[in-house]
Amino acid sequence: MAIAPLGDCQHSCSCSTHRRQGKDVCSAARGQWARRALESGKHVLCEKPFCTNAAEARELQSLALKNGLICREAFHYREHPLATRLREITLGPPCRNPEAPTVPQWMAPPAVAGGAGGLLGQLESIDVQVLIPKWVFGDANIRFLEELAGGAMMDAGTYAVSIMRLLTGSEPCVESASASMRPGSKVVDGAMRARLSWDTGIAGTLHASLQHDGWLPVTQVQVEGERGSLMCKGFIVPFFGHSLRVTTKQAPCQSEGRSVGLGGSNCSGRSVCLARSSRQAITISWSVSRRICNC
Ligand SMILES: NC(=O)C1=CN([C@@H]2O[C@H](COP(=O)(O)OP(=O)(O)OC[C@H]3O[C@@H](n4cnc5c(N)ncnc54)[C@H](OP(=O)(O)O)[C@@H]3O)[C@@H](O)[C@H]2O)C=CC1
Ligand SMILES: O=C1OC[C@@H](O)[C@H](O)[C@H]1O
Repeated sequence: MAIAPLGDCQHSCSCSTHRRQGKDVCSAARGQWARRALESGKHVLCEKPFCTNAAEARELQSLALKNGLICREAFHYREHPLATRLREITLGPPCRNPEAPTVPQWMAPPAVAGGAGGLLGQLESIDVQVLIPKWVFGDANIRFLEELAGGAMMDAGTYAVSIMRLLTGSEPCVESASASMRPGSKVVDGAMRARLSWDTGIAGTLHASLQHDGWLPVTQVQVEGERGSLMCKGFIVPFFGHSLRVTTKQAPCQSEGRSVGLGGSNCSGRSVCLARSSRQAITISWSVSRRICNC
């Protein structure tokens, strides 16, 4: 089954030879094109964030569920072996479904529920930073446009929330959030800090920024558990290099590193993932809230 080429959304929505639709348009337009594709009976694999707010996310995932389709928000880092390893460390091995043996690990629920089945034991905290230096996008960029639902939380912040969902396997609540606004704007955030909590007792912090003062991006996640901790740097683009340090009471300071050029990620990985899951109808059966949580 073919995936429609990028570019002509109108054509790919109406085209009868493509059952899925691939596209990248600005964030604010994604929801409307995803809706049209789903109404045309197409699976959707969409750049993150796949829509602009919670109500739209619920509406699109309800439509996808009703039509027996997948509407997947594409986070390429999840298809990299590093993400698989991180989730295994925090949640333990996944439940294997003998009828779908090749399902990507992050789609399968952990064998031990409640976040206590991994090397770290019961999870206690997760802290994520996704900081993009301000020289990268300058002052004028599509990411800062209010009419396109711009802001740091909608860009860098989506990775932070995504990896929190991935490594805890569940949805957090926002305890507090504080934005630093773009100059001259009352609604577009240049940076966001938030405190989160999970009903399993995990506490989290998030810091997302598009106006980081450093020269290099910071994309790191730190997880503490009752039996140890992990620190991973470079989780968004691990194929450019990353580091992973796991410390447990049994084995202090295990370092696992990866260098440049591992591959196995980005768009091809995302498409393969959609193809597999679509064939096996795994995520088609997910509830609306699980589809939104995406883990
Ligand atoms: N997953 C990943 O690794 C990455 C994801 N992204 C995502 O892709 C998005 C686009 O990023 P990037 O490629 O740098 O952006 P671009 O500046 O290249 O713009 C992308 C699209 O937005 C359209 N656009 C630009 N300005 C407007 C406007 N004022 N109103 C409506 N549409 C507009 C452009 O249309 P036209 O061609 O007609 O000008 C183009 O189709 C990001 O916001 C991010 O969400 C980006 C980089 C990496
Ligand atoms: O998706 C993205 O990934 C890399 C970031 O630098 C960028 O802001 C974002 O759009």
